[in-house]
Amino acid sequence: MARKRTFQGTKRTKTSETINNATILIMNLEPEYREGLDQLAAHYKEVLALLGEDPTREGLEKTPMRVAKAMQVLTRGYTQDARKVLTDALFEEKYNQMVIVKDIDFFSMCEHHMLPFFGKVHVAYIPNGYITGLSKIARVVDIFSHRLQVQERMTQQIKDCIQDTLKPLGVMVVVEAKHLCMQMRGVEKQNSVTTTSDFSGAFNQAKTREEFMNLIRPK
Ligand SMILES: Nc1nc2c(ncn2[C@@H]2O[C@H](COP(=O)(O)OP(=O)(O)OP(=O)(O)O)[C@@H](O)[C@H]2O)c(=O)[nH]1
Ligand SMILES: [Zn+2]
Repeated sequence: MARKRTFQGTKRTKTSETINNATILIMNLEPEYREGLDQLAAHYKEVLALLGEDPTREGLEKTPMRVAKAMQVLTRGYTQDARKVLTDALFEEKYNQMVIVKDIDFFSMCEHHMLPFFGKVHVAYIPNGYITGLSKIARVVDIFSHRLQVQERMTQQIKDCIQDTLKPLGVMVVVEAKHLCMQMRGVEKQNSVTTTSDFSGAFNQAKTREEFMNLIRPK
């Protein structure tokens, strides 16, 4: 039976249990899953068999559904609107110096191998009458990284989203990442880090980019 639930984040339902006269509130942190979950699990069951495993053995019995749920979480960005996250949290403010949110951790999956790539995103923007909540920048990173990606496109999408909604004097995004498809398989290089960047407006000036790069450089 298909589950008609859309993934919007974590579903918090409260139940309570009494142990030694103390009532303990239990938060169920099970996320809500999207349509297609059961079909996805059925396909993963076939994948297990094709890989030479016995999907009916005890340890693997629940694995297809676990993987299906994990994959829906890792691709939840398809159902989330990054632009709305920012437009819902615009605050009028005269501040027009650089705002930097650095070291935003992210995990994504490369669209070629569906293996993780992960690292940090650094974002800077120069407001033009409006600022946004700092957490919203991290939420935008979260939404674009929870899709099948290439690092270059993810970098550009984060930049475009901030540019189109906040309309700042400029925005710059730098992404540093390690790709498991280069570490675990293929060329098997363990220490290479890929850096991508994209910028607009005031960041076309080398000295503005330099100021940002100096501020995000590890001390
Ligand atoms: N530009 C870019 N390339 C990526 C990214 N993630 C993975 N790749 C690369 O995508 C390429 C896919 O190349 P193919 O030759 O089609 O695939 P492949 O035979 O599995 O390549 P190898 O990884 O070299 O074994 C590889 O070079 C990967 O390193 C990314 O985010 N950006
Ligand atoms: Zn890859």
